[in-house]
Order: sequence, then C-alpha cells, then structure tokens
Amino acid sequence: MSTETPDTAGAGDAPADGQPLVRVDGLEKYFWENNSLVDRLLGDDPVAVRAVDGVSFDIQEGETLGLVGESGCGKSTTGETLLRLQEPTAGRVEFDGQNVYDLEGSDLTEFRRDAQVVFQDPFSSLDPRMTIGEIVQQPLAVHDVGTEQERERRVRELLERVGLSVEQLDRYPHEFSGGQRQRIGIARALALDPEFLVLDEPTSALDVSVQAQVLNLLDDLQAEFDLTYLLISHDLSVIRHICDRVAVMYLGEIVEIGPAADVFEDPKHPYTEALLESVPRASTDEQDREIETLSGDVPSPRDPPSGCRFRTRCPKVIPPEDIDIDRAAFRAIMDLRERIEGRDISLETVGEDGQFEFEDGRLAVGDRSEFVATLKERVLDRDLPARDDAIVEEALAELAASDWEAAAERLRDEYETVCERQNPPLSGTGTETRAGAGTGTGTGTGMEKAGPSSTSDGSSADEDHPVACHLFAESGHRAPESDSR
Ligand SMILES: Nc1ncnc2c1ncn2[C@@H]1O[C@H](COP(=O)(O)OP(=O)(O)OP(=O)(O)O)[C@@H](O)[C@H]1O
Repeated sequence: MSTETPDTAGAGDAPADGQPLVRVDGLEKYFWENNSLVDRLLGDDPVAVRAVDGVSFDIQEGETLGLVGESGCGKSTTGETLLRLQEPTAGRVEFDGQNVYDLEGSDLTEFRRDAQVVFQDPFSSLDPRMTIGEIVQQPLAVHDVGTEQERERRVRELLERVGLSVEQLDRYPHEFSGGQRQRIGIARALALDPEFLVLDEPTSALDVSVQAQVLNLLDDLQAEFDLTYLLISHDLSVIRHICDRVAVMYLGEIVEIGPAADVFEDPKHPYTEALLESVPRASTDEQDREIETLSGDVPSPRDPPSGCRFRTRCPKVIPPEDIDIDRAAFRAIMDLRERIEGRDISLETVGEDGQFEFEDGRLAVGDRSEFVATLKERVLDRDLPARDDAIVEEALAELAASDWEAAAERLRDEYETVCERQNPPLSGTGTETRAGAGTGTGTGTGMEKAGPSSTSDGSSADEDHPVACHLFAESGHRAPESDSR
C-alpha cells in the first residue's frame, strides 16, 4: 500500500548523502516566570525555567534516536521546540539542511507536513467531538490535500494500515481502547506522508501488553515509509525496543549519547547507570544484588545546581584530590552539606522532648557535644573516617548556634568538588580518566536486546561515545572555569 497522496508524493527532498535529516545545535528553551506586568510593578525579577539548556544532536535519515530521562528533564520541550511548536530561546535546528526557525510561507508549510508528532496521551490528544474519520482526515483538509474522495480513500488506507477497521470510521474516540486510540493518533500523524515523527511517550499511557504491539507497529511503519523518529520516553525498555541511538537527558542537558547497544551495555555517565539500575530485572539471580537506585528528585530547572547538574544525586561525585575517602562516605557528606545549605534540618526536634531547647536560635538547654552527637546520628547513616568525622562534628556544632552559613562553609571549605565548579561538556572519548571511576555497577538489565550495534553514522558498539562527566573529562576537554554554572 502506498501512503502517498496526489499532493504529498515527494514532498521534502531527502538530505544529501551523509547529511543528517535533523541537526540540533545548541538548542535552548527557557520559560519565564514572574514576568507579568504585575510582577514587574511589584519589583519581582523574572525567573528563567531552563527546560532545555543547550542540547545538540543529529538524527540520520531512517534512524530512531531515543531521548530518555526522568520526568521534568526537558524531553518534551526539546521535541516541541525542534518541531517549532515552541519558539526557541537560542540555538538552531536544521531539517533537510534548512534552519527551521527561518522558514516562512510554503517552506514552513512543507516543514509542517514533513515533521509530525504523536503525543503521549491518546485520551486527551483526540477531539472527543470528532469521528475518527474526521480526526485522521483533518490534517489533509487543513493542508488542502487532494479531493474529498481522495482524502476519504486515504483515511481508509491509513486506518487499515495501523490495524483498525474502516467499519469504525464513524465512531468517536471514547468508543476505542487506549491502544486503538494511539493507533488513530499514529494514522493522523501519517496522513500527510511525513519524513520525520517525534514520538512523545507514545506508549506510556498503555498497558504493557499493548505497548509492545504499538512499538512493533511503529517499527514496521518506519521500514515501510522510510520514517525517521525521535522517540521520547522515560522508559528504558521502550527505548531499547526500537532505538538505534540513545541520548540521555538530565535537567535540560544531554549527558551521554551513543549507539543504543553501547549505551545499554557500557553506560558511562553515572546518571545513565542509575537509570539502568532502576529498571526491574527479569533474571532471578540478578534480583538480589545490591541496587544503587536513583535517590531524590530532579532539582528544579529554575535554579539548577552549579557545575554538573547531576552532582547533587550522583553516587560517584568526585572528592577533592587530597582527600582519601570512599565514595559512599563522600556522598553522605555532600548530602549533609546540601541539607545544611538548604536549611533542611529541623534543629528544634533533635533528641527527646525537652532534651535540647533553643532560645534566640542558640542552644539554651542541653549539652552541646551531646546535641552534636544526637544530630549526627540523625543526619548521617554511616561511620566516617576519624578526620572527616571531626570536620562534620565541627560543622554540626555551628548549628548549635543556628549558624547555618558557618556550618555550610566548614563543609564547603573542606569538600569542594570539581563536580560543582565546572559543568563538564559532552565530549571526550568515554574513557575513564580518574582513579576510582571504574567500579561501575554492571548493566545486565535482562531487558530485550537492542538490534545490530552498528549505527547509521557507521560507529560500532565497541566504540566509545561522548559523555558529560568529570570522571571521563580529559584536561583538554574541560570546560573553562568561566563556563561553570
Ligand atoms: N510552559 C511552561 N512554563 C513553565 N515551565 C515549563 C513549561 N513547560 C515545561 N516547563 C518545565 O520545564 C521542565 C521540562 O519539562 P518537560 O515537559 O519538557 O520535561 P519532560 O522530560 O518531557 O518530562 P515529562 O515526561 O514529565 O513531560 C519541567 O520542569 C517543566 O515543569
């Protein structure tokens, strides 16, 4: 079956040999809060929500690039901005070699036909008042493609191709299951014979059994119609199912990108490792092993951490070079430091009722060293080497006078990490350059194997791939100090 209509055949020339179909370069999308007239009259400064903060990647024709990361990392905003459904703050997106943000008139119309989106939620993305025939036909009518008869024929072809019956043309979305509705969304996205689809969590709202069917359909459609996909998902098993390459996104930035087999078998970035670790294992002998899961939430993109954005949760945060401390102990001290910096400890509730009392912010009742010991027990879940234990106690002693700043400074002075000073660029060879970086957590996830490891750009699964982490940064790749954020 052909999906071509009289008007859409041949729309959009294929890119020249070796050129990516989509090239994203330094894309930024900030949303502004406190930016209304009233806010300005009240003297409130606008706050930038840095949803997408300088991402770059290519997608080759016929390829599926997966964009993965936790909720709130900026995946949907990246997809919508590169489709020009949102205006960018900065950066460039090329489609077939043309800057998408410069397109006007017929060129823009052609781009709108060639690049389509399938949204996550088939329940809310379909107009409940329209029949599915009308829904799938709508893009053809908007773009004035073909005669009415041709459009009707095309809708029938599309519905059959996505596994629905033409008998169902006059039914409404609520009469269909979640999987069927997503098939309707896919048929609508295909109506104009596009080259490129952004698939934004296309299976997240579906039952697991239905997910695989929809992913298989997308896979088949890609081969049949030479489609190129950007597949957005927080679910690594979905990414693994159909992606050639994977970009891992954290708090507005890409932290690792490479062939899917490579990233799954040999993840470099501690965030990628943690994402893989949090996937449930199928094999029983793997179920008992110690899991280093991802703790805490993604920080707010209104005020992202300085340096590497993952460092506030990273199990491999790097201690200063002159300090000999194991990884878990250093992580615990950094967690404590963050709690102190965020004033996130309730001093008044330390100890038994009435054991310690504060007056004007100072410990008025109770022994100071006992207060420190009790507080330490509450905020640290492990023993520290004697030297570090003493430093932590000094910091906690400052809290007996509610001097949060002095407490934070004591820890900052001693434990400032390269991870907070510099934002590591996405570069490097993916070869670890720091001692102690090599105790990776293993990645046998028991999930479905990715396909062949070679990619459209010719790289093989054995090759190293770019990663944004100080554990892998070579001196030549380091961001300058002025780059730190
Ligand atoms: N219109 C908006 N105004 C302000 N902030 C926004 C807006 N849209 C998104 N954001 C914020 O930008 C960040 C990135 O959101 P985005 O939806 O792109 O993330 P995501 O990785 O796709 O997550 P999810 O899967 O939950 O949608 C979030 O912190 C979100 O709250």
